[in-house]
Amino acid sequence: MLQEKEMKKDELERQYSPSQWSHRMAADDVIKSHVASLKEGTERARGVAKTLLDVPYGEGQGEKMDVYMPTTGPTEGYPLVIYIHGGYWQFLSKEESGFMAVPLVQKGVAVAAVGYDIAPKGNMDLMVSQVRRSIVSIVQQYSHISGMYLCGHSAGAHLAAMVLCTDWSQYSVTPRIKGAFLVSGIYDLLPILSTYVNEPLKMTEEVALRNSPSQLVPHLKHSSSACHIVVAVAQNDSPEFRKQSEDFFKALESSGLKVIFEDIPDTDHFNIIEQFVDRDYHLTQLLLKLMDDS
Ligand SMILES: N[C@@H](CC(=O)c1ccccc1NC=O)C(=O)O
Repeated sequence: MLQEKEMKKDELERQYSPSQWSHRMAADDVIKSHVASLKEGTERARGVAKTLLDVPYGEGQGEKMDVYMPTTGPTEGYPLVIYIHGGYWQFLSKEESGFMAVPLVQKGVAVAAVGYDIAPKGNMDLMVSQVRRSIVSIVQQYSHISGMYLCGHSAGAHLAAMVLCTDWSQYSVTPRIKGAFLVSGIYDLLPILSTYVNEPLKMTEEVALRNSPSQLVPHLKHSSSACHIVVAVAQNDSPEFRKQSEDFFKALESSGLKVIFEDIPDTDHFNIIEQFVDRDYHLTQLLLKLMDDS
């Protein structure tokens, strides 16, 4: 019995180790390459765009965002994409999260890369509260934008989904998010409770439940019924990661939300987001199209 439980934990940990599923590189190499790629893209973005770095959205030291301004188009009435980085709520930061501004600022789109307090400094409730407050602050500071779009990767897709579930009556404004790209996300936190991912997070079952978008679909429907949602997953994400996206997509679709599922061929958990640095990438094009249409 104990052995069976141990086996199950091992398999769960493998399923929730994205680096072990890449067909491109060994596990350690794919993570190193991921961080290098995001950094390089962010440096490029800081070279091409006019930037507002470390803009506070709250009182906390980690409550800051980087804004990348469009290099063409009108000075008012441009769309803004808010990017929420991944890294299992314990790695990465806004410092390597500006890469998607490279193609977008050249198309007249602004990008805000939101920072939040990763574990062990931050816990799940705080991170969710921080990304929600960052959106409120953007609405207050950037009233001249034409529309707000969200994009999150991995743990950042989870946080973006939690933003869509927000009961804004508790806040000073009601943000209208026109579109959301949820890329290789986790929407049900229960399976990770018993894995290494939860070691720095220290979530209890109660915390995992109240922060699982899969449990909050009626809230999402109430707060974000007009939002165009894209649930994207990598062909070479693990079966568990793929199931997380498929199940969440189906739940959103069944509740009548405007949602599409994008299964991206020849990608893994890492390059599915890295490639947003390219103008011709399918998901970059889809994002630009969504901004044109909505
Ligand atoms: N143990 C995880 C590590 C991981 O997910 C990760 C590590 C560093 C930076 C980003 C990561 N994940 C997703 O963005 C893995 O196996 O991929």
